[in-house]
Amino acid sequence: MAESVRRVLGKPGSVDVRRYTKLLKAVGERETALRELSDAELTERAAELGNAEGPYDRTDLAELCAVGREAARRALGERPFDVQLVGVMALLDGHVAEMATGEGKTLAGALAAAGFALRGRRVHVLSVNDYLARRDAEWMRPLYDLLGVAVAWIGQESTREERAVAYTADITYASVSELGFDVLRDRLVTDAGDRVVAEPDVALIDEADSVLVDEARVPLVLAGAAEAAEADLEMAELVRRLRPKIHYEVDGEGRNVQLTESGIDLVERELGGIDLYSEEDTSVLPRVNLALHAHALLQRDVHYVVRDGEVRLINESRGRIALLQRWPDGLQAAVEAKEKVAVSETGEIFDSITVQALVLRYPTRCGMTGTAMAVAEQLREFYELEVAVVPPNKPCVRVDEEDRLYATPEDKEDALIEEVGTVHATGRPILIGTQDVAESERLAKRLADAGLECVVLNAKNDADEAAVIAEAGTYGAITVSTQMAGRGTDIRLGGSDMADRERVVETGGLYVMGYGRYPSSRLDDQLRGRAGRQGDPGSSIFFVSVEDELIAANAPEARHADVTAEGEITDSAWRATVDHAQRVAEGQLLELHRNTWRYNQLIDVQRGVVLEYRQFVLADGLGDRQLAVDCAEKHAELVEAVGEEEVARAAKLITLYHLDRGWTDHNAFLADLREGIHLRFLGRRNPLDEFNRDAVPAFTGFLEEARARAAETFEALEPQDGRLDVEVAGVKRPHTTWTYMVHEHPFSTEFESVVGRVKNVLGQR
Ligand SMILES: Nc1ncnc2c1ncn2[C@@H]1O[C@H](COP(=O)(O)OP(=O)(O)OP(=O)(O)O)[C@@H](O)[C@H]1O
Repeated sequence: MAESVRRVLGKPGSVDVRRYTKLLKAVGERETALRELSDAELTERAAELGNAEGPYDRTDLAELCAVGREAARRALGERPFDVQLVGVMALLDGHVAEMATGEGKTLAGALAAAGFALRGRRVHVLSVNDYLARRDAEWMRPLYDLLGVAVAWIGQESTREERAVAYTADITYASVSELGFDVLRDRLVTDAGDRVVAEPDVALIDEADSVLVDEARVPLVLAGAAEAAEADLEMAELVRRLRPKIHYEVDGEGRNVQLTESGIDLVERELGGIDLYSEEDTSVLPRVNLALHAHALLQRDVHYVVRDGEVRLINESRGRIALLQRWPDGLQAAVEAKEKVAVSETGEIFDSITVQALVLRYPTRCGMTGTAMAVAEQLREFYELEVAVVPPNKPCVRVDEEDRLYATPEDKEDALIEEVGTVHATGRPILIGTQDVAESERLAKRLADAGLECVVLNAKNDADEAAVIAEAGTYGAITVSTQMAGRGTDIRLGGSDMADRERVVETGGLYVMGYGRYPSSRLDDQLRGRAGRQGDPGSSIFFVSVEDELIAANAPEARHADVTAEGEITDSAWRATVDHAQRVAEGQLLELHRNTWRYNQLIDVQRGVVLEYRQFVLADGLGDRQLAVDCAEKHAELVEAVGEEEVARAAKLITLYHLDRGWTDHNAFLADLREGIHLRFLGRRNPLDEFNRDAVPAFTGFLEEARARAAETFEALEPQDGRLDVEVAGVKRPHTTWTYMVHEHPFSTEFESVVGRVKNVLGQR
């Protein structure tokens, strides 16, 4: 081990792990003595670590690792490797531990979580999905029991009561989205005791790069029901008649769509000769845009599926259906109209939080992932996190072959299928990673036509996917999957029981094939990492076409390369072009991340002001005190009639109502503002400055306004049977709420769509 540790020391940009490896000897020396202890004595030793406060000194750290190792050996039958303990120490120091796939991050994370918990810290272990949250919590439970710390998990189906209990545990496992939704719902309570999530303390983030970088910009949204949306069937019908490239153009990345001149003509004609851009009637253009977006950019089976008469979103990056998630109203209704299904309830957005803001609430953050170094700078810039590179337990012997590059997608696919046929004939298991669900299905069909039976992972639930991917290392298996499907699940050679391991090892181990490069090399590496775990043999290769979206959009010159009769591009210079295209895409994503974050920072400051005030109303009776001043006479009169307690209750509800109402409206205003910024962007001014210029004054007087409205409502209260009915006075809480995640909503507040539409406007002049 020492040798492998030495190999990575000093990797630029990473934390020096020598201070951890130096402790391993001391950890090892305690092992024999700890083996002599009874279980109860071991638990006692763990508890003693809680006698001190704050970070562990070196002696206690060695003790923690030794006790943790012994507990894991007894409770799970797995004795943590030295490198896992290095990971534990890095996590306890608040770093992101980079540990390759299959190195046992789950166990390392659990020991670190226990380490924090033993010192009285409350830990949230954040997973990428519910299935993993539950699996990992249950898997590690015997270990936590032996160490004397309480563990719990929550999932989409957990009730409010179950959540409240789960969050009181020392360590709570939850998916990032469920945690975010709970935080949002907590912001709306009218009783301090109804909140479920405890104060944020330690966040230990699994798949840290996915969560902190890929998903960072994703807003988690809490909305509430108002009335049913109108189905715009007229527009859905109209845009159905438009032809791509003639009536509308979609930009290279599929993020924006715009009508062409002839599209505008046709729409205007069909709507009885109106002027779409007339200043008098501005309501038609947004309707056309919404319908066109639903029609041209959102594809069935790629972005959503229609199941049981409902439109259900597919979480693109994970390739699975997201329950309870929907697009913001107009768009959801437009897709429902397109698919001719019943229109679901509409509502308004109460509040939202980005994954980044959610994580930044935690004073202590740490995480683990197989691919952190590639985003080390972003982790530092956005989260003040450093990466600690933990070497593998056994050196990785996987062979990463050079990309095979083709002129057209057809050539690429033919070559891939031929390669699958050849390799499959040797019995070697193959895993093919695709870009999305539709591509998986299409490829699977082509394979089947070629007599190659395969299993496809397609937007089923996470548990099913895990079961399927676990068998991907079986002799002769061909598995087709999106990049993320079944993540977190071990692919063991010879099947999940490893019965056939030797035979599969002889074939060369798992063969991972990428069907096109992903928008970041990190995602490529994650796919490659499916093979070659824990020193297993394996290899990886990507089949790329220069017409793949990534290359065509970012390095269009590659189209001019010379090709062989099979359509292959063998000149290695073009491979560099593929890398270049990927780097351009990575750069664009980073810029997007920065921009969204800049917008969100101001909104977060304003939100913080409202939430702080809300807390005073909720817990300290601020609303009642203010109303006693603002409406002195009425207040005295009501106290006389129904008593102080009842007046305080009503005052609190009224004040909270107007605060929440005001925030909902302000949110809507900010969203509109961001959408409208593009017009001013034409004047070549910085859109962010423009946004701030309006967003700041719009918030001025927010609290005073809420206070004045509360006074108005309060004045209207009438006692009835010794009670004050605030509903009669107009205080209506939402009767139902729902949550969703926003992925690249076109008319949203996303900067790219703002820029995209600036281009649209310019193009029409
Ligand atoms: N110290 C150990 N001794 C033996 N087996 C171990 C040890 N640590 C982990 N394992 C096993 O290694 C396998 C991989 O563990 P785990 O799933 O935690 O890896 P991972 O690093 O999280 O991988 P992924 O990147 O896929 O999430 C599991 O089957 C686990 O039981």
